[in-house]
Amino acid sequence: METRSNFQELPSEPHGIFWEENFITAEHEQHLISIFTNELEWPDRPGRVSLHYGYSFDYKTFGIDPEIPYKEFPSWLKPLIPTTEDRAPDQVCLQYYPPGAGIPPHVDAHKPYDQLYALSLGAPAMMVFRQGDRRIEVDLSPRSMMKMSGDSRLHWTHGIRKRKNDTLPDGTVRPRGKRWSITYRWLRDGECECGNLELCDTAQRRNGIEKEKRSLKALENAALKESVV
Ligand SMILES: O=C(O)CCC(=O)C(=O)O
Ligand SMILES: [Fe+2]
Repeated sequence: METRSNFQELPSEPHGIFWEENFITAEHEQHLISIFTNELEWPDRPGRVSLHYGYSFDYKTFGIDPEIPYKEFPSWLKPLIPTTEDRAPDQVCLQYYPPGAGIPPHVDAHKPYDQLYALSLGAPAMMVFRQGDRRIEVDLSPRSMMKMSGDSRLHWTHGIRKRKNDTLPDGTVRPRGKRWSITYRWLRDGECECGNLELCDTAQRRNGIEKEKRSLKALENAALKESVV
């Protein structure tokens, strides 16, 4: 696979956001938008809608849906696959955000996936990264490719507010328009070891198991005492 990398880490927190401006040309973007609007069949419902390629995302388990067969990448998608990882992504999701739509603050599940990339197309939107009371806004400019890794991926949530306008740092009020994003996910090798009990599904599961073990131990001890008495 040919590699090309113009990714630069953003100087601000959260750490681990790598950015490539103009991942594709404006003409290429227009061509894609015309495919998205004229050739693809979208779920018929208001708000944000998604189409999946490769393995499908399971919104119940936040992992790969074992029931849905692997879907080959369509020809328009192939040139948009990041070449900076050692293999192609396992799961790709195309999302359409009608003007004003958003995505609630979340952290993409740690258990199934490792790094995450997102290509923005169409109108810009502000993404908000949160950690505790801290909020950092990152402007998702069209044609930019973002890689979320490290802290930004594991220890901060991200989301896009559901609203008709974004207010830029200089006070400009920018109306939201139609936006598409393509997110790319790679299955994780082994387990996530970040240990973040608030945001990591693996750490939470382990903690649950430990708690269960602890209560089993307590029961065993109680039983032992009873049998001694
Ligand atoms: O639309 C985007 O740029 C990001 C979407 C997102 O956070 C997700 O699909 O997990
Ligand atoms: Fe996400």
